[in-house]
Amino acid sequence: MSPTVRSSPARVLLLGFGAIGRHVATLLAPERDAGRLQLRAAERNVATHGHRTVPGVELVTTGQDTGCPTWPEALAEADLVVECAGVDAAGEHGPEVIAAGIDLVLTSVGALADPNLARTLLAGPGRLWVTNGAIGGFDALSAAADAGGLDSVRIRTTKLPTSLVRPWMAPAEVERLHELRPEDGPWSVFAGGPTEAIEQFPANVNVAVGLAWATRGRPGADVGVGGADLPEDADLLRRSLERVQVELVADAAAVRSRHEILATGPAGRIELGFESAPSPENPKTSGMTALSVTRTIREALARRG
Ligand SMILES: NC(=O)C1=CN([C@@H]2O[C@H](COP(=O)(O)OP(=O)(O)OC[C@H]3O[C@@H](n4cnc5c(N)ncnc54)[C@H](O)[C@@H]3O)[C@@H](O)[C@H]2O)C=CC1
Ligand SMILES: O=C([O-])CC(=O)C(=O)O
Repeated sequence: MSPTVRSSPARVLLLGFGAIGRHVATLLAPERDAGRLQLRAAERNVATHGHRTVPGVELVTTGQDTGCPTWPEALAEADLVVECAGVDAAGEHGPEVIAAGIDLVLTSVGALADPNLARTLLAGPGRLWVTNGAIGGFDALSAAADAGGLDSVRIRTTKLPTSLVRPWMAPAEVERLHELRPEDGPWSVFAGGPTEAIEQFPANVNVAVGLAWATRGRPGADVGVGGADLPEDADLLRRSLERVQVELVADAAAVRSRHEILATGPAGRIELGFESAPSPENPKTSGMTALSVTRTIREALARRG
């Protein structure tokens, strides 16, 4: 049988057009210029977002704007949706994408820490694509976890102190984060599990939930081994979230965000470190994330044929 040649461009809809969304739009220029991909991007308030457009990308509203396509209209015409708007937006719009039978690339992987939402997003008929985001090495970590070879999985994320300020913090904590100097050294602001971590720092520790996803352990699932007895992904993830330990550190000397992973067990000892260049659009976000998301988009589109 001859391979299918797709004549019409793939219609990709970004949910969120901030630092990651705009970087992804730039990275997809080869496909866009070749007429193989059409890109739309949804924002809540297109009117105020207008000055941050990217040529060739049509803006869509999830809010009340007039004079541009609405989210339901754009969703009805999309082949692939790419969430890069935040954990709340993933929860608000992700389920309708999956329920419509459209594949969804998830950047705010922290959304999967909510067990009900995880179950909904994994239920189909649309397929969920979980991006690696700012970290990786998941081939080795998943291989070890699939074989039951990991007892302990840890991640330590280090960021500039001001990027960790959150509205719920006491004034003294906010002040300390603002006043931390490089010579003060690192200050641990959180230690615990990914679920609690993402509740408190939804824009900083998606990587921790991504690590739990990668190490959930699914022996033989991809090749059909295990049959009906194989636990579902959502159950495996719930257990994996209990195993991963997270530390979030503020360090005024950390010019680049740093993620250090240590996984140990019968499979051995895996130590990984990531220090990404900052996003060209937002220095608080690792530039690596948009690179990973772009790769996931290309993989999802290639699977469509
Ligand atoms: N998996 C990973 O390694 C990483 C994941 N992330 C996730 O990606 C998200 C986006 O990151 P950035 O682009 O740096 O943030 P950003 O704040 O620059 O951009 C987010 C954009 O989404 C828009 N938005 C929010 N809710 C929306 C809604 N309901 N409808 C339409 N638009 C909406 C905002 O207006 C904003 O323009 C983060 O909040 C985080 O959850 C970020 C970094 C790494
Ligand atoms: O961009 C990064 O370094 C990682 C990040 O914020 C997240 O995982 O939420």
